[in-house]
Amino acid sequence: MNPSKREHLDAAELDRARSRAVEPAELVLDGELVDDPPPTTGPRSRPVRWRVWWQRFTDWWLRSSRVPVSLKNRAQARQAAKDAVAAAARSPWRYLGAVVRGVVAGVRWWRRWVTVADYREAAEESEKLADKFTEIRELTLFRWRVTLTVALLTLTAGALVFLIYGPRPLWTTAALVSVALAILGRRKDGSPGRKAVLAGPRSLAWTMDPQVLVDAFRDAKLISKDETLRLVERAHRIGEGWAITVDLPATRKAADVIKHREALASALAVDEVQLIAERVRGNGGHAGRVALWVADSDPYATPPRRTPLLGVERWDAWRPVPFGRDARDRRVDLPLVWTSLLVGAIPRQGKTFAARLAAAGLILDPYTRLYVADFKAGKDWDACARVAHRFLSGDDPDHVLALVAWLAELVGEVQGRYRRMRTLDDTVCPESKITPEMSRDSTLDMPVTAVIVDEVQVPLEERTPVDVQGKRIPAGEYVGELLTWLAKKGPAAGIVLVLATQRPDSATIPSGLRAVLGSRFALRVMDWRDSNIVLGEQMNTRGYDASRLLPSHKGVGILRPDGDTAAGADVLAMTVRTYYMPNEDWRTLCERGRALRDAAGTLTGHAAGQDIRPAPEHPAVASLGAVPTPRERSANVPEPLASVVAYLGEDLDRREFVPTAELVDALGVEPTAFGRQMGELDCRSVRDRITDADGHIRQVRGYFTADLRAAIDAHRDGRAEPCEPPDDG
Ligand SMILES: Nc1ncnc2c1ncn2[C@@H]1O[C@H](COP(=O)(O)OP(=O)(O)OP(=O)(O)O)[C@@H](O)[C@H]1O
Repeated sequence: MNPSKREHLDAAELDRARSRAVEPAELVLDGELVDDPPPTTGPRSRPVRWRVWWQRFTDWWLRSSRVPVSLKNRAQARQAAKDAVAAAARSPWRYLGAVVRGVVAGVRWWRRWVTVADYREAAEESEKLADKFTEIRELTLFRWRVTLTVALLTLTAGALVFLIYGPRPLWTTAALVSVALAILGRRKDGSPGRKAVLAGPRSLAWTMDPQVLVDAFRDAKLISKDETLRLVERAHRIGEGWAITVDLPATRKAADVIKHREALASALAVDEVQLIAERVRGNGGHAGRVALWVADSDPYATPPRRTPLLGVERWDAWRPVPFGRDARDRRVDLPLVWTSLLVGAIPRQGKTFAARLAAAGLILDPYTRLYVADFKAGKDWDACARVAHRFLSGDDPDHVLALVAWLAELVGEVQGRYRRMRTLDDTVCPESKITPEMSRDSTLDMPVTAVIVDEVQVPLEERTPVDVQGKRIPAGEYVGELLTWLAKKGPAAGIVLVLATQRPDSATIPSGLRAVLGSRFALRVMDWRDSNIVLGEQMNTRGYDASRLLPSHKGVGILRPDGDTAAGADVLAMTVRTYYMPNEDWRTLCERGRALRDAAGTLTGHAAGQDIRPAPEHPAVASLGAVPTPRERSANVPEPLASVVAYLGEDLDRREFVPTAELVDALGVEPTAFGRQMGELDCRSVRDRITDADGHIRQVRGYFTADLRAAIDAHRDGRAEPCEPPDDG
């Protein structure tokens, strides 16, 4: 250590010793009130003012709509310069084209004039052609004479000028005439006869001439003939395609452009997979602003990409999982925790691959527990048996019963989690939802638990009867109820459902189940109805129809995510090509997941070699007595109370009060009879105050759910007085 540094340290030691000898006092703030305004003049304030002024100017420059976009950033400027050079290089051809069009237009005009076409048409329309024939013929001959005279005079004058002054004045005249013809032949809105009947290829012409884009919008009937577009951002290159942003006329909506994307693609002469139309939302956008991107070629014709998860050692299940890429090659990640996923497609389109991608992110998180049921019974899922807490592969009734037992076990688990969450401190569990910290805390035992069922239609269609609360019902029906319950209640408790099906029809997947699955991914399906079943009602009318995807585009589907994606929370759905994850990559990831679990000490159940074959009586199902699924709740309960239970579902526990008007509306019953029948079942309506959607407090008649629950329990347990049959007499 050098001497000066030592001296410095000694002095510091001394100071510290002194300060230890002194009684610590409270913090004293030393200062004075300053009343004077800060100096506004003087040499130091000048650069500050200049900087403020410059900042304002740059802000204005970047925001102003008067400053061309090409002067706002370098990439745009470069693009504009390239456009200018291209335009300059093309200008001689464009001029020549305009002159030729001008000649054609001139000749057409002269022919109509010389044949007195307008007069002739008028006479034809009024059926007086015979009367006017002589007149028209005379006029035609006269105009021919005028034409010949003018032609002769022009030739004579030209020859004289040539003899007296040489060729120069003739060239000058020809140049002037060509300018006049070019003006006559310039492309102008709505000018009939100036467009070539067979316009050449339309594709990409719009990138040079926005008028072509306007025409395409008109042809696709997205704007009318007398409306036009406003260019927000001129065409520029993004990735392997051209992007352009336009504002529609005030009466038009961007959502309609998305809806009629196919018509626009046709008008632009590109395949619809090449055209991406998106609304520009948020601060820089509005309901009439559309961003278009047109790929140079089929964006899905290139070889697929491998999943980026191969390059990571581990993943956090709470982070959206890398799922695929859109046509513009933007990465699309899929959030999974707190939601669930339904994948639907006809066979061999990439369903299993898509479900495995979602699972891969969860496998690489050692704190995630996996239940994997492979009813495809192939080898696609085998590798994950080494990480899964529960695993089965097969399509026999036994396998379905095993799934029933798992689901019942999970229902009990979810209930237990909610019970335990209620007792936890607010700092650990701020809401009735698990948090990342809770999911990793082994003492709480609430890991993120993924339930992955491939070919879920197999268990849903199983007819083997199972005993539920003394009733025998088909196993498939019960699986549907349990999955619906888990999809509703499970996400907040850390349960993630991933269901894949090759039969996305309404008869197979109960509508109640579909309604509660948050994220949907539809690969190619047979028709728009199946597409809507996976993606949601009316999605085809909003421009999302998975039956239009091409068979050759394996792994390409429409994703309707639940929650934010990189494309933004406002994006309703998008076309995505999933990452390609062949078996060998899948096995690598599963092995990595096993090693991570080994190290973290979280290898359990099937993967840890524990015997998990469900008992034949699947006692877990019996323990469902505490699980009030609507079916169990309404057992032995007479109508209309049973319908009320079915309608309210979870709300029976969540809400305090239900207005009579709502029940009458939902059940479609006659109000007086409904009130009387409910009264007979010991459910009397009362008046209570409710806050309506507008925030107004109103007094309405209705039922306390506590009263409904008490009546339901009494009827279910047979404690209720049998009701008198209604008196018909
Ligand atoms: N993202 C992708 N890119 C390219 N090819 C893919 C992609 N995803 C899947 N495929 C191809 O599609 C084929 C079918 O995939 P997968 O087995 O997932 O289909 P499936 O819909 O589950 O079929 P099935 O209904 O018969 O179970 C795979 O063999 C694979 O080669």
